[in-house]
Amino acid sequence: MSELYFSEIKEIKAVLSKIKHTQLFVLVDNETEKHCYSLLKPYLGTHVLISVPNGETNKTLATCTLIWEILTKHEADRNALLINLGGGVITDMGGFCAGTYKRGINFINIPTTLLSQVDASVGGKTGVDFEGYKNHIGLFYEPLCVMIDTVFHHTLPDNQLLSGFAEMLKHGLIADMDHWKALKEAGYSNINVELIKHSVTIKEKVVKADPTEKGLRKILNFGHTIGHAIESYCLTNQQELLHGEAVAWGMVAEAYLSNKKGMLGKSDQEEIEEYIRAAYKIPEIEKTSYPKILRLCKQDKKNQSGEVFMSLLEKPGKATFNISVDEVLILKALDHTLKLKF
Ligand SMILES: NC(=O)c1ccc[n+]([C@@H]2O[C@H](COP(=O)([O-])OP(=O)(O)OC[C@H]3O[C@@H](n4cnc5c(N)ncnc54)[C@H](O)[C@@H]3O)[C@@H](O)[C@H]2O)c1
Ligand SMILES: O=C(O)C(=O)C[C@@H](O)[C@H](O)[C@H](O)COP(=O)(O)O
Ligand SMILES: [Zn+2]
Repeated sequence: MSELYFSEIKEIKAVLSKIKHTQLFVLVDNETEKHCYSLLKPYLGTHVLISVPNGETNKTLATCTLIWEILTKHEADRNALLINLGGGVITDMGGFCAGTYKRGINFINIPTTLLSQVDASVGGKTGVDFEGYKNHIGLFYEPLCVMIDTVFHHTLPDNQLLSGFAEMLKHGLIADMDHWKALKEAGYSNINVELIKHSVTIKEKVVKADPTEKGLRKILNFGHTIGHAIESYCLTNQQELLHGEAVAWGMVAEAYLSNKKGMLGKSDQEEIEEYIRAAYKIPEIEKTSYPKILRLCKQDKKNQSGEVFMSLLEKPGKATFNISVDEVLILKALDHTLKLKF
């Protein structure tokens, strides 16, 4: 597992002095270059800045090519070190580029969104989207360390905080009922370092038990079979829906399925649903889009032999995985979630 530092960004100087490296590269997107790079730069020595366009639509092999080209142009060797300074798009894509360049160079994650601090920067899932499918090409490749500093929240828009908050709610729902309750009480605008640490600890514990998602790690994917499908669909439709927002609606759908499968009690399902409905804006999806959404669900990485397998809830604070869900039930869950008539 990577080393985790909950500290001020200036600590990077001490961290770098302990890591042997020949060259230093810093990956940003245009937004983190604008808002975050100046907070880090004073503590770095000589380095090369790699700046790529921001957003999920740029989490692609084409952007990786730009990154690999700059590493190559600067003759980066295997002891070069990459710092990923950004949200989940940058930590996922930068980690993937690091893992594949000359078969692997070291990297450090400095997550700058709430979502990347509590989830994306930790646990070694790296990758990019491909042909409209989320994280379709990727590697398990761990950063040397992750440095978490909430100073970056000051420039984060509200919808980005809400997006990260959804993954925190997920951590509570799958593994810790008290965390779920504490988050509901706090609300997304009162997230503090303790709550962030708690979420990261939940994720870390699961990843440590099953780093390459052979079994238990699948619980971290609760809300994602339908969430990723909705996210990918909205990307094709130019409808802005952030990853965490899509996961929130995925959790509503999958909580419904957990109940239909005879696991999650009705009142618990309703409590989850009411909370999310009050906090997140609902995506606009027509019934005519269902075939596309089903096709997206069928590409989920947890599936086996053409069957859709989901991670569902037994109760708030306890999840299970490898539950087969048929098409009819998925369609009912979509109707229920999007409030359409079947
Ligand atoms: N690897 C994993 O385990 C994992 C877990 C969860 C999500 N993800 C992935 O993470 C991605 C979503 O990450 P995200 O929500 O961080 O999105 P993101 O990386 O697109 O960042 C959101 C936006 O905020 C900007 N930004 C970043 N930090 C900022 C700051 N401090 N101030 C102002 N603007 C800032 C970015 O430039 C971007 O425009 C998705 O691709 C998702 O699939 C991966
Ligand atoms: O770390 C994990 O494992 C997760 O599933 C965390 C998710 O929040 C994250 O969105 C992840 O990138 C999804 O992975 P994928 O395998 O479904 O692409
Ligand atoms: Zn996620």
